Amino acid sequence: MRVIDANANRVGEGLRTLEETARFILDDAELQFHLKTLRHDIATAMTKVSRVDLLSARDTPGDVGTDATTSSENHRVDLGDLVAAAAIRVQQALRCLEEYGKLIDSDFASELERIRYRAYDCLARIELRCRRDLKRIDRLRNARLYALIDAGRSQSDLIQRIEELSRCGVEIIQLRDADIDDRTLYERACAGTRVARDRNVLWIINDRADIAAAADADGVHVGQEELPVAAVRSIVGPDRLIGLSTHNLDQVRGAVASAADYIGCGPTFPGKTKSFSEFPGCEFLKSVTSELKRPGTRSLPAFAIGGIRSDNVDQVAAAGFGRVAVTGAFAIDSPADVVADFHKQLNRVPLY
Ligand SMILES: Cc1ncc(COP(=O)(O)OP(=O)(O)O)c(N)n1
Ligand SMILES: Cc1ncsc1CCOP(=O)(O)O
Ligand SMILES: [Mg+2]
Repeated sequence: MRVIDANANRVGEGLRTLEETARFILDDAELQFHLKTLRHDIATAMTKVSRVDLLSARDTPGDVGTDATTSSENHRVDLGDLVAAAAIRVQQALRCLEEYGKLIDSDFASELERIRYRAYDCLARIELRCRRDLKRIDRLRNARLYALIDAGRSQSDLIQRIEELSRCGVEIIQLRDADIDDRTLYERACAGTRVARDRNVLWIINDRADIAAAADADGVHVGQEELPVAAVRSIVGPDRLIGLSTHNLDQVRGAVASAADYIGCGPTFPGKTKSFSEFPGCEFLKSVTSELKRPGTRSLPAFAIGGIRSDNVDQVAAAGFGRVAVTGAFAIDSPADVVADFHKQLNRVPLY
């Protein structure tokens, strides 16, 4: 009974900790609902064990384990660590309840086993969410493939596109659409945030720091004629990513000195998505590579952009770029084929 009592408390406390994370930090009503349902189902299962017996068996002053706190139990480095500790506690407590429950009532043990399996999925989801939220910069640094997409004909159209691209291996997706009203853009941005998070792809909003912040996107991309990076930072906060377009070395140096997290470099080749009168091209990419490799320069992930396709990406890789941002390439061939072609060339270039 003491084991059952301790582990029933442990699982309830752990789940409550996770619920608060889903509710107040992640603002995720669905995840909070799942965690709450688990907690209630455990409470219902616990009615098979007499509460009076449990409370009578409780002997906190006589518990030889209350002093056995390790120093790591009093220290959490970040939210991901905190959530992982709570999730592990929940999982272990459920197993203890199930095993010791077998000595009391086999139906109780079976019910706990079912709950434990349901919990696995939910616990993995919340832990991954928290680890991801804290590691945007790491995910950005490891990304090679960045797709720019419009808002689609409908919300479900947009969601399907994000799912397809992420399934094929695209790591960053930007919502770039100047042809829709703000309300629709905001709604599509919010829908994108949800699905991108689920699919572990970074979700960036073009031009609009306000919408990126309001829709809780991973970041915003701005050009040289839009809000300066410092002003964007004041809107989107310290954790969201900021990308800045660059077309010459002065602008690259400006980006290095700014609070930007990555740069887009181009246009490299002519394409159908946007027309330009000048193309800095691969010569510019080469000079960016040298600039960013200069000792003492802040390392800034750089994505080549503009008309990049399967049949010219080798020139981008030869200029020292292992990262590309594209629109048109994904409209021509199947995304899976494009990703495979791009990877073949880009993987030759080590990421910095
Ligand atoms: C990754 C990336 N690089 C460059 C751009 C171009 O931004 P900008 O120069 O502001 O032009 P518009 O996209 O706003 O037309 C980009 N969007 N993304
Ligand atoms: C937005 C933008 N900025 C520079 S090139 C470009 C368009 C990228 O699309 P594509 O890959 O089809 O040239
Ligand atoms: Mg812009």
